[in-house]
Amino acid sequence: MTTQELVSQIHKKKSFLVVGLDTDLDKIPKHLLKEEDPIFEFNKAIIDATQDLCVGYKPNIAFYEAYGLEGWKSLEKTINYLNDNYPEQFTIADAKRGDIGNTSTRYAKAFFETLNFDSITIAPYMGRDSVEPFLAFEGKHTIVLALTSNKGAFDFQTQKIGNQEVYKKVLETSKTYENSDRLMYVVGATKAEYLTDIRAIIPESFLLVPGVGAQGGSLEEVCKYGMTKDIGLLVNSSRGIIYKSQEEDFAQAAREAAKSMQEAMQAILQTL
Ligand SMILES: O=C(O)c1cc(=O)[nH]c(=O)n1[C@@H]1O[C@H](COP(=O)(O)O)[C@@H](O)[C@H]1O
Repeated sequence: MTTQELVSQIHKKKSFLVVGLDTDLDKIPKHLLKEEDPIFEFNKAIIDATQDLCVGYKPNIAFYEAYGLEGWKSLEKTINYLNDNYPEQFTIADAKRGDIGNTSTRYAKAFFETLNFDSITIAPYMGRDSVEPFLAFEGKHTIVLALTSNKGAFDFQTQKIGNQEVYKKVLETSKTYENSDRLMYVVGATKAEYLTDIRAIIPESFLLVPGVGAQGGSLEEVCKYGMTKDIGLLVNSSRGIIYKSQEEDFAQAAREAAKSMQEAMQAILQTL
């Protein structure tokens, strides 16, 4: 999917919501556990109930890997279901990969070709030759961790190399990578006060912003400091949407949670 197609979807749906599919067998409704593939059945119901309110889905790969081969099958069925039924959805493999060049190329092949995701999250710690193999894939997007939502972000990301913080160095250096127009960045909603500085370095790039809802980040703050003329934001919520109910009405409850986020986004978009 091109960035322009993503921007069109945002305007059409009046939403820049991404629903996180962090699907955990201990948290999904008990009645689904008797299904042959409870994870897929849960995801399918959540997707069908929310797809008109969001522009993307982000399965976090850990939640699938945790169940071994069965989990990978559920992941594959989920991405195929999205691509077959809702091809306008922007799909994010939240895998946080990155390795020496030839290994990164295999990760890229796994998520961009074999599973056919539109994008993947990447840890930039290993530098240029670990990120550029992902950027070589035309029509795909590589989402680099810049300033994450967790407390540990202060261990390294906000520390200085010389007189520049590491997260700023990541933003500036990655702009020099080949095919850097295929980059997006992760900035946690809990770090909204850093967005002005971030936008000074990357004025146009799309940001994936997790951390609203369960982690306490504010949608309004993120939009105030992070929005661009093409919106430039994908705001993710996982637990705050998918686990609103553990009963038979779980999909409807997820829809209501997604609807209230979409309405808040629509209200913000109307003020532009
Ligand atoms: O890359 C991510 O998506 C990510 C980066 C970050 O800084 N913080 C963060 O929470 N995430 C992911 O975003 C999701 C947040 O989930 P909730 O807190 O349940 O909305 C999880 O899948 C996290 O792994």
